[in-house]
Amino acid sequence: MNELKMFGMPIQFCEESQKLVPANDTIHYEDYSRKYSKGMFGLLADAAYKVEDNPYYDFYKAIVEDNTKEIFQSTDLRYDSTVIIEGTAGGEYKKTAGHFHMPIPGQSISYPELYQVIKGTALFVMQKVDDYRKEDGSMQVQDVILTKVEAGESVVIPPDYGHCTINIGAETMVFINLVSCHSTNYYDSVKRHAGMCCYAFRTPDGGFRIEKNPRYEFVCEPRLTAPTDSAVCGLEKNVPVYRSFLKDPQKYNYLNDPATAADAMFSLLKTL
Ligand SMILES: O=P(O)(O)OC[C@H]1O[C@](O)(CO)[C@@H](O)[C@@H]1O
Repeated sequence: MNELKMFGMPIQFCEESQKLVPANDTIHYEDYSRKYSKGMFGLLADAAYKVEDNPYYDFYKAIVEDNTKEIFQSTDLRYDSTVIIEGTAGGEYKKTAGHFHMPIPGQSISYPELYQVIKGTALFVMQKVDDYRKEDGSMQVQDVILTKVEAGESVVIPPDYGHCTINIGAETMVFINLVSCHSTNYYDSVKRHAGMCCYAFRTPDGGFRIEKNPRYEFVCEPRLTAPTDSAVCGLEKNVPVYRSFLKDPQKYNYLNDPATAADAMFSLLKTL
């Protein structure tokens, strides 16, 4: 068992089962599910990939300790974790399905989302398109950001950016997210385009190579950004987001009311 220090609560990772194991019975989650390659058909670069039972990722929804439940309820935020199993399918690194967030009721923008990598190495793909609910024709990519994130580092997905997370390391990767309980996901357009606008393939030396998804129309090139600390967004390298949140829950109000931190969120996304 490996202690996951960045989790912020006593949770271990079991290499054998590839599962999260709470160290005591005060820790609970609302739901658990595992996705296999079959559930990723139609989202992979290799449309001919037919293995159905390659494990992709586990999702643990709304993880709380008994004594933090009320804080989460009073802030309308949720703390989840995703575990992406190491490996590839058709040479493409394993990833989450990818989605956009629906607009906040009464506003024209959607909820942002904060992620922190707990173990391993992730590549976050964030894409802004002309119309993410387009039902015909290609979505036009107006901005696409690729951010490599190591354990202890964090990123914020800004409002209106579709996103997915890719495990580009040689080990199973664990990350957490903090997100508004009111945020709902929209998948249809990503499915219609066979995934997000960029795929990441493993190279012979264990690195990664990006390929643009030809189903999208690009008016920009993918750009790279690096994770950055932010006092406004509550990001501090090697400090568990969970601990920072418990210390000052109000700081994360921007996840429900993004206009209050728009400048800070976008200043994190400076091209390298
Ligand atoms: O719904 P998808 O695209 O499979 O992705 C799952 C991801 O979405 C979240 O559930 C929350 O937005 C993440 O925790 C998780 O990584």
